[in-house]
Amino acid sequence: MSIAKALTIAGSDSGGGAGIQADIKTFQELNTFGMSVITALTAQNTLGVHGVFPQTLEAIEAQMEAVLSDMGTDAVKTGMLFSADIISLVARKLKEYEVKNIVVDPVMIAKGGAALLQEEAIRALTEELLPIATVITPNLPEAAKILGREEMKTIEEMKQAAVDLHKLGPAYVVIKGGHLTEGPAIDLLYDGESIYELETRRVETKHTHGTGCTFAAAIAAELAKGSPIKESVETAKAFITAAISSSLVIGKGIGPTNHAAYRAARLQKQ
Ligand SMILES: Nc1ncnc2c1ncn2[C@@H]1O[C@H](COP(=O)(O)OP(=O)(O)OP(=O)(O)O)[C@@H](O)[C@H]1O
Ligand SMILES: Cc1ncc(CO)c(N)n1
Repeated sequence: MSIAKALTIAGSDSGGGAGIQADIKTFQELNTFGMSVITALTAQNTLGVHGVFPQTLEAIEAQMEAVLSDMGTDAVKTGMLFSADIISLVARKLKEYEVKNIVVDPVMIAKGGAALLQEEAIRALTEELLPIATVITPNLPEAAKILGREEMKTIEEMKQAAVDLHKLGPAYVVIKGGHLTEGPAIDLLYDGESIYELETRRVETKHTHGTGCTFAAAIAAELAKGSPIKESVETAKAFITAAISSSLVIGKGIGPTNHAAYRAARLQKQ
C-alpha cells in the first residue's frame, strides 16, 4: 500500500502540543506518513519553554540526508529553525533534493514569550528560505517582523502585508489572524492575484498551545496528498478549528489543541 509522505523540520516540544509532536499527530490524522528532522529540543510544558537545546548542524544534516536520500517526501513543513546557520543548511538541502511543496511556518516566539528564532536569523529566513517556499504561514507578529513594520491590526493592513510578503518569493502567502484581538478568526490566502478570506468563529478558550504548528502541518499534509493550495488551506482551517473547539485541559497553563477532533467529527457524520 502506498501513502503520501510528509516531513516536519522543527523543534521538539516535550509537552506534546506544538512543534514536531503536533506536526506528526496532524500528519497521522490526515492520513499521511509523518517523518521528522529535529532542529532543537525544547524543555517545554503548558506553562512555557524552560530550556532550548539546538542540535548540531551535523545532526540536522544527517537526519535530512537519511530521510531524503532514501524515503523522499511529498511535502515539507518547517517550524522552529532557531539560527541562521540552521536555516541556511535546511534551505540548501531542500534545494539539493528538489523538494516540492515546502510550507514555511516562520516560528519566532512561543506563546509564553521565549525566543525560538534568534533575532539575527531573520535575514537568512527572508533571503534563503522564503524564496523557495511554496507557502508561508506567518502570524501577525511574524509578518510584521519579516516586513520590519508595526504589527497590523486590521484586515486591510493584513491584505497589504500579504501582497508585500509575496514579493519576497513564496508562491503563496497565508497570514493567520489568530492574534487579532476581537471578531472572528480570519486568515488570508494570497496567490499573487487574488486574496481569499478564510473565516471561522473565534473559539473562547485559552487552550491554544500549538495552533500555528498544527495549522501549517495540516496544509503540508494536504499538499502531500496532491490537493491544490486553496483546498489544502481550507482543510487546514477546518482541522485547526475542530482542534481548538475541543482543546484539552492538560497541565496548569495553556493546554494543547485536540488533534483527534477533526477525524472524530468526520467519522461521526458518516
Ligand atoms: N480562538 C481561536 N478560535 C478559532 N480559531 C483560532 C483561534 N486562535 C487561533 N485560531 C486559528 O488558528 C490558526 C493558527 O493561528 P495563530 O495566529 O494562533 O497561530 P500562531 O500564533 O502561529 O500559533 P502558535 O502560538 O502556535 O505559534 C489560524 O487559522 C487562526 O485563525
Ligand atoms: C518546539 C516549538 N515549536 C513551535 C512553537 C510555537 O508554538 C513552540 N511553542 N514550540
